[in-house]
Amino acid sequence: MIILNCNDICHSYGINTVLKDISFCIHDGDKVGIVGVNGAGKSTLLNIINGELQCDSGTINISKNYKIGFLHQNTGLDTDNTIFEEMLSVFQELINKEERLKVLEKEISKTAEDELNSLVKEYSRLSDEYSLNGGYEYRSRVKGVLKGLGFNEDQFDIKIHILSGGQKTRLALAKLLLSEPDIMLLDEPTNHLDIEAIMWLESFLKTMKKTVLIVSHDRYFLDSVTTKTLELENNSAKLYNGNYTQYLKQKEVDREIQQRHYENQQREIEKMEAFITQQKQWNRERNIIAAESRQKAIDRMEKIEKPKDLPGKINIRFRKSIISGNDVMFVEKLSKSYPGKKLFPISALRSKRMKESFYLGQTAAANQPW
Ligand SMILES: Nc1ncnc2c1ncn2[C@@H]1O[C@H](COP(=O)(O)OP(=O)(O)OP(=O)(O)O)[C@@H](O)[C@H]1O
Repeated sequence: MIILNCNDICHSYGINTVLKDISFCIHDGDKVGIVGVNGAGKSTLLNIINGELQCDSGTINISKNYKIGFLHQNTGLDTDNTIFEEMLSVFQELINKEERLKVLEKEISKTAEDELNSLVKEYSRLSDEYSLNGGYEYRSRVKGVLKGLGFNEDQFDIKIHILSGGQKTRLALAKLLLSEPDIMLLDEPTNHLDIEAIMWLESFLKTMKKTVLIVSHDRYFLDSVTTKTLELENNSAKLYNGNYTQYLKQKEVDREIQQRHYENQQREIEKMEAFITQQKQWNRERNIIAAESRQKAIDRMEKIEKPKDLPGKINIRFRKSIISGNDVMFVEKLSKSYPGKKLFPISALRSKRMKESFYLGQTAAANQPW
C-alpha cells in the first residue's frame, strides 16, 4: 500500500533551486535510504515531507491518520526531566490507564457486591486496553532502547539538561523509536552513536515493521537497514530498489545503457551531418532542401545527455608509522563542575570509551578511531 506520495515537488531558496519536479512514492514498511552529495537537498526534502517547510509547488499525500516522527540532524531534548521520566512521557496514555486501574481496584474492594457491576465492567475494559497497548511491557521497552543507545541504568535518573549535545540527540532518537510513528524520518541518526549503538539501531530498524526514511552518509549502516534508495542528484530524484550497494550496481548498469544510447545517437547525428555537408556541396536546390530537412530532424531530436563518469576507485596505502613513546597523553586529577549544579563523577556521565580517552596509551590509541 502506498502511504507517501510526492508529486512534482519543487523548492528553491531564493535563486538556488534545490528540488525540481521530484516525484516518488513510498510503500508501507519501506526502509528508504536518501543519498546525494552535500547540499543535494536531502534535509530540505525531509523538512518538506514533515510539513515544516512549504514547497514552492507540487503535492505530498500521506495516508490518512498516519503519524510522522522526525529526528533532525543535531537536535536533542532539553528539559528538566530525568532521562527515564522523559522516555515515560511517550506512554502517558498507558500511565493514565494504570492510575485509573489502581483507583478502580480500591473502589471495587470497598463497594458492596450489588453495586459492583459498572465498576467491574470499566475495570475489565480498561485492563484489556492496557494489556493490548503494551502496558506490561513499556517499562522494559524503555530500558531496552536506552541501553541499546548506550545509557546504563545508573544514568536513568540524571536530568537531561546537564547531558552533552550528543547524549541529548541520542535521547531524542530513543524517544522517537519508543513513540513508533508510522513514518520515521531520520537525518543522520548515527552521528552521535558508537559502534555498538549503531549495530543495535541497525537491528532495531530492520525488525521494526514501520516505514523509515533515512539520510545517512554511512553506507554500511544504509546497506544493513534499507530496502530502497532515493538518489537526489542535479535537483532530481530517482528511486531504486535495493540498499546502497545494490543502488550503486544498478546505477552503473543504467549508466552503461545510457552511454550506449548516447553513442548510438551520436553516430546517427554524425551520419546525418555528413549527409548535410555532402548535400550542401552539390548546392542544387533539391540538395539544399534535403540538407535543411535533415538539419531540422537533428534539431527536433531529443538529445541524450552524455552520462557523467562515476567516481573511480582509489587505492590508499598506509605506510608503517614510526613507533612513538607509550604515553601519548596523560591527564591527572582533572575535575570540572558547573556552578549551581550537582557534580557528577565522570564515570556517571561518560561511557567507558570516553573514560579511556583521558589516558591515551599506545594500545588505547590504536584501538580508537581518533
Ligand atoms: N534555510 C536555508 N536558506 C537558504 N539556503 C538553504 C537553507 N537551507 C538549506 N539551504 C541550501 O540548500 C541546499 C540544500 O541543503 P540541504 O541541507 O537540504 O542539503 P543536504 O543534502 O541535506 O546536505 P548535507 O548532506 O550537507 O546535510 C544547500 O545548498 C544549502 O546551502
